[in-house]
Amino acid sequence: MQEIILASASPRRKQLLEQVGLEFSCMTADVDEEAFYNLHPGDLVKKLAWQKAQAVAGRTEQNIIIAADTVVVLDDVIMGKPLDREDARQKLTLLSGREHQVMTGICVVNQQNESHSTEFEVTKVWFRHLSNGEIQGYLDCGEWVDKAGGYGIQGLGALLIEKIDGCYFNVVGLPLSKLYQLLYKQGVYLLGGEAPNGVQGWN
Ligand SMILES: Cc1cn([C@H]2C[C@H](O)[C@@H](COP(=O)(O)OP(=O)(O)OP(=O)(O)O)O2)c(=O)[nH]c1=O
Repeated sequence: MQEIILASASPRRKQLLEQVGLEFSCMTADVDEEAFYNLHPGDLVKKLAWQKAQAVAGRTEQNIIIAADTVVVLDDVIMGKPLDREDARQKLTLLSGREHQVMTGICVVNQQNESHSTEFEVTKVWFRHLSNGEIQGYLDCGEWVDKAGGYGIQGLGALLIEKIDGCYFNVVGLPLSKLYQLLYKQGVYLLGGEAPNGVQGWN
C-alpha cells in the first residue's frame, strides 16, 4: 500500500499534519539550504522543498512524499535560522517595528505515477517595536533556536507580533490549506473526494 512520508525533522510540521488527521511516517532530509540563497525567495523555498523530497525519494519507493521549507524575508533579503544567540538578536532587531514575509515552499511527490507538485505560500507578519530588554528576554527563553528569523509565532514569539495577513500555519512551517490542495491532486482526499475550489483532480 502507498504510504505518506513527511520528509522532515521538524516537530512543528509533524504536529500540523497530525492535526488534519493524516497517517504518515517521518524521514529526515538534509540539504544545504544556504547554497541557494542567491535565488528569488519564492524559487528558493520551492527548490529546497523539492530537494528535501528528492533526498527521501532516493531511500523509498512507490510512496507519497511531503516536504517543505520556510524562510523569513525582510526587504528581499532571506533570513534562515540564526547561527547563534547574537545572530538571533541581530535578526530580531532588524524585524522590530517592521513588516516582513514568511515564505514556505511545499512539494508533494507521488512516486507511483512519477509526478510532483510544488508551490509556495506567503504570509505577511508585522512585528511590534521591541525594546532591547524585550529582545533579551525573548532570547533567554531559547525559542529562537532552529526557527527561521529567530522567532516562533506558535510560542512566546506571539507576543512580538502585532498582526499577520495570510495563513498562520504557513508561518509555523506548513500551509495546511495549500498542502491539502496539492495532496488532492495526488489522490489523497482529506475532506472526501469532492475537489477543492480551483483544483482539477485527475483521479
Ligand atoms: C517564522 C517561524 C518559523 N518556524 C520554523 C518552521 C521551520 O521548522 C523552521 C525553518 O526551518 P526549515 O529549514 O524550513 O525546516 P526545519 O529544518 O525545521 O525542518 P526540516 O527541514 O527537517 O523539514 O522555522 C516556526 O516554527 N515558527 C515561526 O514563527
